[in-house]
Amino acid sequence: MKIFTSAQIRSIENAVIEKEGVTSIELVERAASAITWEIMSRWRPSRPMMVFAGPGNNGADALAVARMLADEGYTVTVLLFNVTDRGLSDACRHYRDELTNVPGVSFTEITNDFNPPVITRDAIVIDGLFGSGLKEPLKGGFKSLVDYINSSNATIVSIDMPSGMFGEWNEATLSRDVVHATLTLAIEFPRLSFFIQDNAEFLGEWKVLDIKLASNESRGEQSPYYLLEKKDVKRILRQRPEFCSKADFGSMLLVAGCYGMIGASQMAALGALRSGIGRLTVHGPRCGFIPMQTSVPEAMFHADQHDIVITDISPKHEYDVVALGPGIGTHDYTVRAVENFINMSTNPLVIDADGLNCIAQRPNLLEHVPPMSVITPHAGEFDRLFGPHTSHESRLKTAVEKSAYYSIIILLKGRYTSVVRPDGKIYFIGSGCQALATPGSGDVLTGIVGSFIAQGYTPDLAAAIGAYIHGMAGTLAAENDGTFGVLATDVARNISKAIRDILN
Ligand SMILES: NC(=O)C1=CN([C@@H]2O[C@H](COP(=O)(O)OP(=O)(O)OC[C@H]3O[C@@H](n4cnc5c(N)ncnc54)[C@H](OP(=O)(O)O)[C@@H]3O)[C@@H](O)[C@H]2O)[C@@H](O)CC1
Ligand SMILES: Nc1ncnc2c1ncn2[C@@H]1O[C@H](COP(=O)(O)OP(=O)(O)O)[C@@H](O)[C@H]1O
Ligand SMILES: [K+]
Repeated sequence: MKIFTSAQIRSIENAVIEKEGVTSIELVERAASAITWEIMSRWRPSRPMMVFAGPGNNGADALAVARMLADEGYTVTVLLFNVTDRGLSDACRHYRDELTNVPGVSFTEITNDFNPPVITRDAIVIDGLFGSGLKEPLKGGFKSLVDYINSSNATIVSIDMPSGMFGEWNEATLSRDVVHATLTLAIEFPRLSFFIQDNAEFLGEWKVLDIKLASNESRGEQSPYYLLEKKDVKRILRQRPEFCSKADFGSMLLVAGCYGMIGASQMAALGALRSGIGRLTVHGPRCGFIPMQTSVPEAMFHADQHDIVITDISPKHEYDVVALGPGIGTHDYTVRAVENFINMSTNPLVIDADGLNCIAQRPNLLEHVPPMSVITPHAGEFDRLFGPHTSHESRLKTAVEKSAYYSIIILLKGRYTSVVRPDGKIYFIGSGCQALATPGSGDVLTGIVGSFIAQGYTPDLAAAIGAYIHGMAGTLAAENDGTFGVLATDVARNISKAIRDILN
């Protein structure tokens, strides 16, 4: 699913109005009925509804919802804030006029002074102050109003977006003068800002409501941001032909492990094998030989000359891909081995974990990472490579810049993993869940991404579908075991099931 900017959504909306002859009142009506249904499916008419409406079409949505809820027997208090110079939008005025004598609605239009009403704990606050038309961070009376709403203990439902939040970048809103919703009901499209962790506290749970706007107009519109869905992964994954052999599914060298972290080699190896690699060789220190050969007998093991750390990475054969880093530590010998290996590499690599920490000790080394390599940092590893960041948003912006500069793919891990391509395209992956926050989970991902590159997928797609399948495997593991205590090996065990589900 493409993720559009607020400006693009506005132009899609205008195109629908102009070309398809739909009026803006009809669009508000569609949005409001979808929102009303969602509210009715969650809360009974015994819950008091308190509607805060702004002067634009976000306010119009809120007023239309107020009328619909009143028609369904809810008690509704409406406060319309008509305090800006421009006055009300046409749709907002239309719904205001309609509301003035609807039974069950207590309506107040504020044009000047405002005495805040008591918001009881059982109230459902409907936040329709501002949506995609917000021009600058809230200040003055609206800032106080938002603080007031946030300080109540009520349930807050934001229409389209929490008021005060922007659809894209929110660096300017770090002052937190934004409605903190319990539930955000986005109209037709999710926004870029929904996928950035800094905004999670504003959004609460979020859901996209379909109002059938994703018409021809949106299909033709280009966007650099994309939410990867199951159907996309299905389209990308190739079915295996009946007449096939392991030679068709590529070979991978996994450089992983050191004394005390051989488990990382095991997790990454399982990730690669469970996602269908044809042949896997693990290179690690000699101490890894027995545990690897016993716990993952499907993988070959190539021992370093050193007992406890990796000192030399010189592949003895051709491999379709080399994945480097899980559990290798940052011993001087290993840093030197990583440096020498990267300097002589020409094909795309997958670099994770301590592989990245080794690079962080030799910053110029990034210049020599082969183009289209995939690096898979979590926030901490990312900051070690590229310097400290104070927000997830700024980290994502740096990822876009560094991906272009070094011509590499940056898979930035998190609740929504972002796969950033050098051309600025970002795939967001949301298939995972809390169960994945477990040691070794990232190692499994490294194995999966390497395995898909070896199987012939381009590194950007291997990273994107790899992250999707990894997330889904974690979610499947959580279906059995809950979100506490899923092991990375459980995630690995569910990879083949995830792939089967996707292909079916
Ligand atoms: N997408 C769709 O298809 C559909 C979208 N729909 C809905 O429309 C919403 C977008 O509506 P919108 O464009 O009218 O903008 P909205 O958010 O109501 O705000 C504009 C008003 O706020 C004011 N204002 C701005 N910043 C301000 C500030 N800092 N402080 C104070 N005031 C400020 C601004 O005043 P101005 O600056 O122009 O003078 C103007 O009066 C969208 O979120 C969704 O809910 C559905 O109805 C139908 C289908
Ligand atoms: N709350 C969460 N929701 C979804 N995915 C998560 C969550 N927490 C962690 N993950 C995923 O789990 C993996 C953790 O990787 P990483 O931090 O490298 O773990 P480790 O270093 O232990 O292997 C990443 O793919 C990340 O996206
Ligand atoms: K809102």
